[in-house]
Amino acid sequence: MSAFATVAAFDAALRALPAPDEAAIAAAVERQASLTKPAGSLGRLEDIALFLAGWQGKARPTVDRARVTVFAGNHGITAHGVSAFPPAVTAQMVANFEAGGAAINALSGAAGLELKVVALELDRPTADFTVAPAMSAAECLAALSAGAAAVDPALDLLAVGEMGIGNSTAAAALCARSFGGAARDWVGPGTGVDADGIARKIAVVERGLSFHDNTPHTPFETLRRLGGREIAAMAGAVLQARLLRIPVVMDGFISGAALAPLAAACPAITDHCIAGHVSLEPGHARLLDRLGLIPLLSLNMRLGEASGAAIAVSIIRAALAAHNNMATFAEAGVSNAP
Ligand SMILES: Cc1cc2ncn([C@H]3O[C@H](COP(=O)(O)O)[C@@H](O)[C@H]3O)c2cc1C
Ligand SMILES: O=C(O)c1cccnc1
Repeated sequence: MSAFATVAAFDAALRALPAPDEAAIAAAVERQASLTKPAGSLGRLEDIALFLAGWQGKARPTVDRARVTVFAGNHGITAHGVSAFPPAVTAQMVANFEAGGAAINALSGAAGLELKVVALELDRPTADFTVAPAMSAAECLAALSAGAAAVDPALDLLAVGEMGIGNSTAAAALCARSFGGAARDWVGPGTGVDADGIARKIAVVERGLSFHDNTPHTPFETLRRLGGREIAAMAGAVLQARLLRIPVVMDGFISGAALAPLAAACPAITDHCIAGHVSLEPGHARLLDRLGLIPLLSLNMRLGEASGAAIAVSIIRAALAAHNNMATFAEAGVSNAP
């Protein structure tokens, strides 16, 4: 049984987003107040501990069963010369992930994360969205469900990312349709196209937006018309994690864009999400603002693969180490502020 077998099931999930556990947050706030430090002195590390307490439903949250999942897919719009690299690189990089040689292998290892790679029909690129919907309804539901199926209910944290040559163009189109603005506001260099490449990307996004404009601007229709399999899978994984109250760490521009169509209709979809970093892709900062997310890190990265999300997990581990392992004023015999 796939999680999102019908559009109605997907829409119903979006309308039934669970809230965090307020009692667990209150207990975590109480613990924070008792720890041997001036109140608030650990800044966002304190916020992270409370955030995880709420979604995990425990005053002392954990990151023992954390996983990074990278979804991969191919894009028909690569025929328009929108990437600096050929589409064959998607499958080649999946092989590299499996062989352990990619940046995400090194970075997930450094962050103590299990890595799972989900390749979605790489030999069947999506359709060219300037002349057709990228995916049929069945294809989009299959990708959403593959994302949901990749979420192990036993996880205490999920980091998501992607690999898909051409997907920064699809991401720009999703953002423009979901949040408005011109194509040029959302298009950037991706893998590093030159000025002519940027102009081609803008033209492709503009043609896609106008071709699909006169169709329902629902989360599902936007995802299937302008998205990609790996993008829909990220959306399905984040939605499924929410239903399971598993907190999620997002990566860069493309992972964020996967949530844009959902957030345009249901802004609360990002409540269980942490933005791991802000990437150099120019649309990402604007997108995070629209998603209501403040990035944890800003490292001038522009890779994807969940690389920024993986690094952010080390900060999250530090936040929980402080929250769970520090002594209280009473335990340490330290005088609290009167
Ligand atoms: C070797 C290599 C490894 C990557 N890992 C992530 N991406 C990133 O680049 C792609 C998006 O950029 P564009 O839209 O310009 O194609 C995605 O696959 C993204 O994950 C990579 C790209 C390359 C070439
Ligand atoms: O922001 C990202 O994640 C990104 C930027 C450029 C290329 N690939 C991914």
